[in-house]
Amino acid sequence: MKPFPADQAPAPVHIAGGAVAYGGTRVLDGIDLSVAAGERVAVIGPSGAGKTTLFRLIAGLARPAAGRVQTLGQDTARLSGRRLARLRREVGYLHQQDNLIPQLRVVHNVLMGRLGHWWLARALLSLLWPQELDRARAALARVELEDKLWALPDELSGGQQQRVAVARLVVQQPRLVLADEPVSALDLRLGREIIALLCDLAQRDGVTLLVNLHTLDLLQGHFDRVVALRAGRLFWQGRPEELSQHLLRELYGAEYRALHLDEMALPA
Ligand SMILES: Nc1ncnc2c1ncn2[C@@H]1O[C@H](COP(=O)(O)OP(=O)(O)OP(=O)(O)O)[C@@H](O)[C@H]1O
Repeated sequence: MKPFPADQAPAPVHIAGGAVAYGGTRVLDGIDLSVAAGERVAVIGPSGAGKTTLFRLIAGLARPAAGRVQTLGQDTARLSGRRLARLRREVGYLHQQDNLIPQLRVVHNVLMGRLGHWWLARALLSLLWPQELDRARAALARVELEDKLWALPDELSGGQQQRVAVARLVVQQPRLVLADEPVSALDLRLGREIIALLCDLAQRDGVTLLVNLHTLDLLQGHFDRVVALRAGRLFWQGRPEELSQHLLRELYGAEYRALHLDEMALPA
């Protein structure tokens, strides 16, 4: 891997020849990818292309079968114990749904983002007397849900639940956020809202953001770069406005029509 110049901070994500294998089969291979600090990147591609696996590789949840992966300057293959825990604290992960613990009120779910910053005793105490309540309130205000502090997740809509999960990211203060299909369970309007919220937070707080997106209508206007995966390989990368119908047809193959990608207003 090329060393970084001494006066330059390492890229938050730097993968050289990265591969991941399950049961001897490589589901990601030959991935070369660098993401700059503060960059907002959308990862697209057909089902099974390896998008989630790429996020797991970056988060240190999947070990590279080949190549090297540096996340926030750390070589993930060499991390264990405390250093791995520190990396996990600095990487925020947002899933498609079920981000919240149903038995815990919104305030506790939001404060889960502080767990990596607290000693165990304080974390346990917080379940009885929420610690750093003002921080939780401020984060909920940023997602316009300050009135839901004491609600249970079941009392919220799907979109509101995702906003609470974003508030948890706000209190976590990660340097890198990996959002894996964060809007796939939502309708287009709510999806747009969550993507705008994530990108706005990333921009204001200088956080690097990678979003795995199925809804390509949400690409324009939010992301600096699109990275396209197909069959475990990096197929294409460029700016959102460089996408074309031809490219999407090649990328998605049989899924192209099923996903109504032919209806997107893009150059041929
Ligand atoms: N734990 C696992 N064990 C074995 N194979 C796996 C495992 N996780 C993923 N795979 C396989 O790896 C490939 C990539 O999966 P991945 O979930 O990364 O794709 P994806 O692009 O995120 O797909 P989708 O858009 O459908 O979520 C798929 O062929 C999948 O079946």
